[in-house]
Amino acid sequence: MPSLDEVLKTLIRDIPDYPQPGVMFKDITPLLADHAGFTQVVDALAASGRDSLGQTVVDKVVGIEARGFILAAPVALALGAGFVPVRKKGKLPAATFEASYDLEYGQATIEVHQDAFDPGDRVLVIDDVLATGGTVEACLGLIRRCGATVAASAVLLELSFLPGRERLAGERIDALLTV
Ligand SMILES: O=P(O)(O)OC[C@H]1O[C@H](OP(=O)(O)OP(=O)(O)O)[C@H](O)[C@@H]1O
Ligand SMILES: Nc1ncnc2[nH]cnc12
Repeated sequence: MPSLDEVLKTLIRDIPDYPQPGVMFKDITPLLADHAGFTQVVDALAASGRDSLGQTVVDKVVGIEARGFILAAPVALALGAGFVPVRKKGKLPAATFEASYDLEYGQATIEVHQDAFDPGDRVLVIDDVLATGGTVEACLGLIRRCGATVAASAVLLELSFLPGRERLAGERIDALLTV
C-alpha cells in the first residue's frame, strides 16, 4: 500500500491559474475518486479526533462547505461523532451566527446554526486546504460563539507559502501534507 504522503502527492493535482491568474489550485477530485486513497485520508483525518489509546475525544465534527463536507462526514461516522455543517451564507434555515473573511481568490461569509452544538461539545474541524487561514479562523470563531470547545482542526493540505499557520498560531491545526 502506498504511504499517505505518496497518496496525497499523487492524487492531489495542481491546476495553474484557477479560478484566477496566479493561483495554483489544489484539486482533490482525483483523490476522492480513488477508493483506497479516500479511505486512507479519512482514517488519517479521523486520528485528530482520537487520543493516544484510540478513543474518540470529540462529540461533533464540523465540515466547511463545500469540500470540507465531503471529508468531514465520513470522518464523523468513523469517529462515532455527529456532523455539523458550516455553510456559505444563505443556506441554513434556522437562526445562525455568521462570519466574513478574505480568501486567496475572493471573499466569503459562512454561517452555523446557533443551536448546532450541545453545551460543552468538543469539536473537530475538517477542511481540505489551509491557505490564508481565513476560513478556519472564521469557523473557529463561530464554534466558540455557540459555546462549544474546539479540540483540533485537521486539513489534507497546508500551503506553506501562504500565512495560514502563522495566522492561526496557538490553535492546533493538523495537516496531513505541507507543500
Ligand atoms: O485558508 P483559506 O485562504 O481560507 O482557504 C481555504 C479554503 O478555500 C477553499 O474553499 P472555497 O471557499 O474555495 O470553497 P469550496 O470548498 O466551496 O470550493 C478550501 O476548501 C478552504 O475552505
Ligand atoms: N490554492 C488553493 N487550492 C485549493 N483550494 C484553495 N483554497 C484556497 N486556496 C486554494
